[in-house]
Amino acid sequence: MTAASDYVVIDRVAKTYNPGSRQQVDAVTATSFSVKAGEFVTLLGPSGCGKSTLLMMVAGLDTPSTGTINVAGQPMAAPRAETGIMFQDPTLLPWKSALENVLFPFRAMNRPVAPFEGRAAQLLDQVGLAGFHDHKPRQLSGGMRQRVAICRALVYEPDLLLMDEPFSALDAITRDEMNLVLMKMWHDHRRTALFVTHSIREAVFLSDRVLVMSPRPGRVVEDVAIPFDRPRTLEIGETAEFNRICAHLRNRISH
Ligand SMILES: Nc1ncnc2c1ncn2[C@@H]1O[C@H](COP(=O)(O)OP(=O)(O)OP(=O)(O)O)[C@@H](O)[C@H]1O
Repeated sequence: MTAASDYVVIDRVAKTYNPGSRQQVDAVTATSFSVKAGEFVTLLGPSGCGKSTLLMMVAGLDTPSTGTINVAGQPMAAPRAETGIMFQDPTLLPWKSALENVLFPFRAMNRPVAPFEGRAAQLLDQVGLAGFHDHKPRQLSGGMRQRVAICRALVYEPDLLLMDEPFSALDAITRDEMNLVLMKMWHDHRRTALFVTHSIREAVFLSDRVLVMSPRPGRVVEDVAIPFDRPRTLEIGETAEFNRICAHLRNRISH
């Protein structure tokens, strides 16, 4: 039974790669969870437990071996234009400016770009890149490139934002900054979000709920509500409550 406001519903989904061959890998074992409209939910678990596999299936870029995925009330059959995706590598086009990179999804969908230039420019301003619209990726730092990727994921106003460890290649200070930028953008634009990370502190800082996965074959073994009010500041990371939740999650992952 799922609630009416459940936006993403994963129902007994399992994934086996190369079934029946010597390379068979049981990546995800039957697991169920849901994400409500407007919620920020993180999948947290050890390396190789199937987090990316689950995210790719929600994106429609991979298919479950068994079980079903529903997004916005529809069974997931193919990638949706309404889903925005961010990966660890921002994969910007090196010969295009920051603004042109943000607008690239419209070109990829053969849609006119001009009506969206204002929105793309506004997004770049919102993430602190006001003076950098015409810069090429090589003229931007790693954190700035991920800011461009956030704008690109948001430019066509997706209803669902999927993020696979988008900040794991960044240094700790830039990563904190990016968490703040992402929180602000998510707060301003309120998309349903599913995020994947190894970082316990990042998961707790960003999320409404953290879903803890078991080692491979992965499944969700605990659903932890994160009680902090929004907007959040980095200072919550110094509170006893924050550290108590992190300790609980660390303990849960290692057992
Ligand atoms: N296309 C594929 N073909 C075969 N095996 C795969 C494929 N994709 C993933 N796997 C395997 O499935 C398992 C889960 O991988 P997945 O990338 O989903 O884990 P993860 O939790 O995201 O890992 P990490 O945190 O290290 O990125 C791994 O053992 C991986 O080798």
